[in-house]
Amino acid sequence: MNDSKRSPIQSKFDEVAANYDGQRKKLIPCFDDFYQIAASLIQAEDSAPHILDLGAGTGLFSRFALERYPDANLTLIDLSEAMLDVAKARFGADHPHITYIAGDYFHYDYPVSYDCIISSLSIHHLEDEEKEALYRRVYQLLKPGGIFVNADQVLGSTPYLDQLYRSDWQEKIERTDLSRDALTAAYERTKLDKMAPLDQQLGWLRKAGFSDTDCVYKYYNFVVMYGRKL
Ligand SMILES: C[S@@+](CC[C@H](N)C(=O)[O-])C[C@H]1O[C@@H](n2cnc3c(N)ncnc32)[C@H](O)[C@@H]1O
Repeated sequence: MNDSKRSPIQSKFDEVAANYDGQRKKLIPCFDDFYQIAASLIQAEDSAPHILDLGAGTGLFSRFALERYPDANLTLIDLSEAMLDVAKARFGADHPHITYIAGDYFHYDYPVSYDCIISSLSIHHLEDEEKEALYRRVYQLLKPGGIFVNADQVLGSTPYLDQLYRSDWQEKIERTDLSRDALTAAYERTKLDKMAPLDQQLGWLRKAGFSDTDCVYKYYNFVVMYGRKL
């Protein structure tokens, strides 16, 4: 796509797509627990549930979902075609049960409803009003009994805590063998972050109608939020 038509988020993730997977364990100090606990919350009665991954990128979270439900009908939506190309290489572009959508999940007109809607490290790119509206939309898109798992980064609830979280992350990633260029690009990407506090987001989930909302996992500002539609 013509550069002038790409949003800053799309451009940044198009740029990093080829190296994205190799860097994730180094950029997310709690990588294994974060994704594994988030994935353990994906539960459906149907052995072939319909699962929607919002901001799926290269399919990291989707991979965990497929491990739990190998027959799942999975839909991956992302702004960045380059990120989705990595997902296509991972799962197969012609996989009979996987649909790839290059588009904006906030505005997309979804034709079906889902048993599980999942998202990892993406919703913090939305403005706060959009996050709240998206939670309402997710609730509407879920079937009764459906679940929402949002593994994401949040803003510290005070400036002191937020700074503590940021400096911990920076210290840890500076100790990895990531190149200076990769670190600089990661710091640049954080300029696109619009994180909101955890309590506020749990409140938005409850207001949207979700039951049993909780933060099931937390490591500094990496959290796994959960809610159920009764
Ligand atoms: C940090 S990556 C996370 C990718 C993947 N979920 C993971 O856990 O590795 C954030 C992804 O969200 C996508 N994204 C951000 N806002 C989006 C939107 N409004 N619609 C679709 N994708 C979006 C970006 O293009 C990017 O691929």
